[in-house]
Amino acid sequence: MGRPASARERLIVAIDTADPARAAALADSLAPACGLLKVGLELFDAVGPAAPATVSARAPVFLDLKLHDIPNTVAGAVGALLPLRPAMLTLHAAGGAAMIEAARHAAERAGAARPLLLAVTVLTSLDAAALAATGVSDPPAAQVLRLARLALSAGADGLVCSPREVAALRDALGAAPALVVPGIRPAGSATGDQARTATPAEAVAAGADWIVVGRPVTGAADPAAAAAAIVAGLP
Ligand SMILES: O=c1ccn([C@@H]2O[C@H](COP(=O)(O)O)[C@@H](O)[C@H]2O)c(=O)[nH]1
Repeated sequence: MGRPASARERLIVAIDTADPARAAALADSLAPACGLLKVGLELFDAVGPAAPATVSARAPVFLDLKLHDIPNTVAGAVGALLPLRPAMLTLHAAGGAAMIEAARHAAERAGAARPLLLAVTVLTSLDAAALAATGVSDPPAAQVLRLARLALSAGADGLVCSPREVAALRDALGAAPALVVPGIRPAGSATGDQARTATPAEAVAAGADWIVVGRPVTGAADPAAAAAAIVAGLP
């Protein structure tokens, strides 16, 4: 899929719920206010392939399943997901180059309709201390860049990173990789479990192609109005 052509198209709303009726209601109200709707592990595990099918009737689907397994298994999973026609699909960069190459090879079977393959670098919920506890003593920014180079060399179309790394990735990698950025918090909204955050406007000004927002929209009294307010504030 091409890069967003408007502020509205930059917004991806994460529909994180295990309740299919709530997912359908959110999709109905939010589809006109954003570019894509994100189906993640919570909804997919609860509802299965019906989840992206329900949502894709309303908007293009970002299927955020963060695949991470041996290359043969991930290639099989990508092949099994292609009939759902996601516009974007995630896998963990930490799965390694062979896993990403296998995923890309499998995705190409969809031809021009293949999803953008996005490599998740360092989860936005990890701060430096939490990353160090996994055995990575470099700061998050260094690990993000290392994984970004590996993933792009192996065939990923883009990256999932926090807004804190966007400017450095653009400096190092240029305009080519698609940068999809969660960890977005409008001023005054609760951070929750996110550690590396910035506002929607800061993320886009730094070079994000798409921003991913979940709870600040879906937890609002009027989710469509919350989404519209975010879009209105983008540069
Ligand atoms: O590093 C990552 C990768 C994915 N996510 C996903 O984005 C949304 C964020 O939701 P909020 O409610 O706005 O925190 C969620 O679906 C995550 O699974 C991420 O946050 N960080």
